[in-house]
Amino acid sequence: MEQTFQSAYQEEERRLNATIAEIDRQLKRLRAIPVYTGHDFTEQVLEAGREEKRQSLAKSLAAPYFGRLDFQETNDAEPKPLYIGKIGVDHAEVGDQPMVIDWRAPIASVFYSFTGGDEPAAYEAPEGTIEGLVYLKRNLVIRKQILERVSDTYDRNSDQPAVSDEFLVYRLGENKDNKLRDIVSTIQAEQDKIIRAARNTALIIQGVAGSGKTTVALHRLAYLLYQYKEQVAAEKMIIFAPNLMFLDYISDVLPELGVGDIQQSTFADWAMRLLGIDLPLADPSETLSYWFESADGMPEVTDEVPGRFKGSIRFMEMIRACIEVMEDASVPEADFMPWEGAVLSRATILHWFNDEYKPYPLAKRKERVMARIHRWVEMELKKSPSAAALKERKKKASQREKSYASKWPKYEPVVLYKQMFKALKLQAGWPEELLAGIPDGVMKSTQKDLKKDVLREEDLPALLYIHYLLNDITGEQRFDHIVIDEAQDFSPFQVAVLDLFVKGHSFTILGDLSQGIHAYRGVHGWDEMRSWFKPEDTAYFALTRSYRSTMEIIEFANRILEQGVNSELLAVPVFRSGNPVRLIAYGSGGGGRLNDLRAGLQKLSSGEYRTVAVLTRTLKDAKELYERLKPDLPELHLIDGGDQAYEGGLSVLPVYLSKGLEFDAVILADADSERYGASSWDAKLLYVGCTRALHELWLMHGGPLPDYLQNMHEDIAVTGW
Ligand SMILES: Nc1ncnc2c1ncn2[C@@H]1O[C@H](COP(=O)(O)OP(=O)(O)OP(=O)(O)O)[C@@H](O)[C@H]1O
Repeated sequence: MEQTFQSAYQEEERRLNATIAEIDRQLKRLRAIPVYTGHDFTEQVLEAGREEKRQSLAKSLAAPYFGRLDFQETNDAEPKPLYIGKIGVDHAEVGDQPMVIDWRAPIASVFYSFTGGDEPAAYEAPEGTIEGLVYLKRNLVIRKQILERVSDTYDRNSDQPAVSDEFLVYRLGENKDNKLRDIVSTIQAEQDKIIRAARNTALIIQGVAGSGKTTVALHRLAYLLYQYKEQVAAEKMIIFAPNLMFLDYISDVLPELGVGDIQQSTFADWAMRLLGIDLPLADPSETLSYWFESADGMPEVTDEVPGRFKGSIRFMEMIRACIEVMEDASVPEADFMPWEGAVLSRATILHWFNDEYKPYPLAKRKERVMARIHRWVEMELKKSPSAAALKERKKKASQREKSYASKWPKYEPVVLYKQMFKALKLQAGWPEELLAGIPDGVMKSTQKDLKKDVLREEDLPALLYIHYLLNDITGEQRFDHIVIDEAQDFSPFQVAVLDLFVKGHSFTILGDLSQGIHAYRGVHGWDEMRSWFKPEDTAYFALTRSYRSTMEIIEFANRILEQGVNSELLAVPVFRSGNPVRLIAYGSGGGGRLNDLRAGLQKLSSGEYRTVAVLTRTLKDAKELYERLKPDLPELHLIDGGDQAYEGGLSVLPVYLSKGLEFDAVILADADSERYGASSWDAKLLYVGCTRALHELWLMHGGPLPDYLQNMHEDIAVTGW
């Protein structure tokens, strides 16, 4: 029979109190054991285990679990209630089933994957597939040991047993602060599949805006660390994200999930560290303003523009071919003669280089051969007839060794790269004909940069690849897993290079083609990346449900995709309704542009919303608005792409810097057809901007709106304040 809410609450409160009392007992017992500080290794290991347990119990104490699943395995007589928490807690009695099951444990997957129906649910345990019936799926909100909410998402004994979104909608309705949060209590089945996918696979995930890509990737890392404890280590996992502010924005999720030490970096910072290059990269704002701010709209993007060409597998193959030819031409043409009469034949040197030191990477092989030559010289010197001859020969040999070494190619990535673009004189053996495939424009602009020692982010995959070909990398240097967020802005070459730095193609690659506003360097379709991997090493998932925004905002954004981008990757909203989107012409509030924007910001931030942003078309616009609004809105922040943390509150920033972030309310400033033209790229920018809003979206404009924003149904959008 269906339980009344009252009795369910009381039952859960009793169970919570008993759990807290038991955790408290275990914690007290552990704290009573004196901390071991001696040198005995076994004792040290035991102490480390106890300390880990103390910390996890202390963490569990405030909110031991968030969910309950009543599950009856096929051969059991009745369902067992299982409580699921962020951290598992064992019973004091060995052999009993855990008091709290870790959300990452196999059986907990049923809590997430069960989507209703009479069919048995199943999960994969080490002993095989286990089937059973779900009787109850219950969400519990516990804060500081107080049970605040009991919400049944599924109850087989109710009149209408169907999985409901009520608890999810409640969670999504909450206002956000300046950090992304974990979603362990409401992970959806489609997300759970990705989180629990096998480790040695390059997962490529196309997810609409707000579908939880970033969040899912972070939960996947926590899952991999739990499931493959023996094979993966946190410090050997890395997340690549677009900028430092974004990394700060996501920085709370992993600690909340009890995971620390995972590396987080932008691709450029990581690459520069690895290459040991100290020069600053060219300021990306120059590239950005070329593409985003040119007066006639975005220049045409072809495969021959520098970002696309230098990110292509075509370029990667060209580099490999060059290095292979260089390898064959490494050993200088002539015999080595340290002094007249002493000859080390080229054939011997070739034998050392091509056979004896073959297993070493190229740069190392050159080093080994030169060291061997030096040893040969020392042996020869011993045969000198007199002290004077010895002195004379030593001097000559030293000079000739130097001169001989200089005839070898220089195995340094930046030198070889400069030679590729003819910014340095080509050395002997350079396969110049292979360079004919570099488009003229790319050759000219890169040569100009390199002559001035200017490197750009788009040069980094090539430099890393050359570094790899010259030096190889050891297993130790390889990552256990790589996450690439906002992967639509990555190039195939970047992914291919990263594949050399990770074990077993273990990737989580997430992005949204509809948000591909950096099309001049990013991929235009996922096949460009997928085709790098063998079919059996890769898997593709699509996330279509969007959790961030209200239905009105999503339907509005979908309209932009359909009519402005011509995309079919539409988002499916969760049934969460809010205010219609507002289309507000400047002046209709009684003031001009500035007054209306100021009034809008004040209005939106005066209620419950904690994060409100004004998004502009360009950085210049954002700076201008910031200067003019700041006197009346001292709490306003300007986000300009520098190394700042995201503070929450009121912000003004260009759309392209808002990617990945979200705000309770968004005002899109100057949303008129003059600022956002008819091109699909302009529409993508608007799509990104609109999908940053959780609860409220206003578009303010001076002139007419772009066509794809007009004639919205009034359930979705209304005009005026
Ligand atoms: N299962 C879920 N339960 C509750 N909230 C969720 C769930 N999935 C996603 N969210 C919320 O939806 C919002 C969007 O998530 P996230 O930023 O990870 O999406 P995204 O796909 O990376 O978005 P975008 O591509 O637009 O940057 C976040 O506030 C996140 O907490």
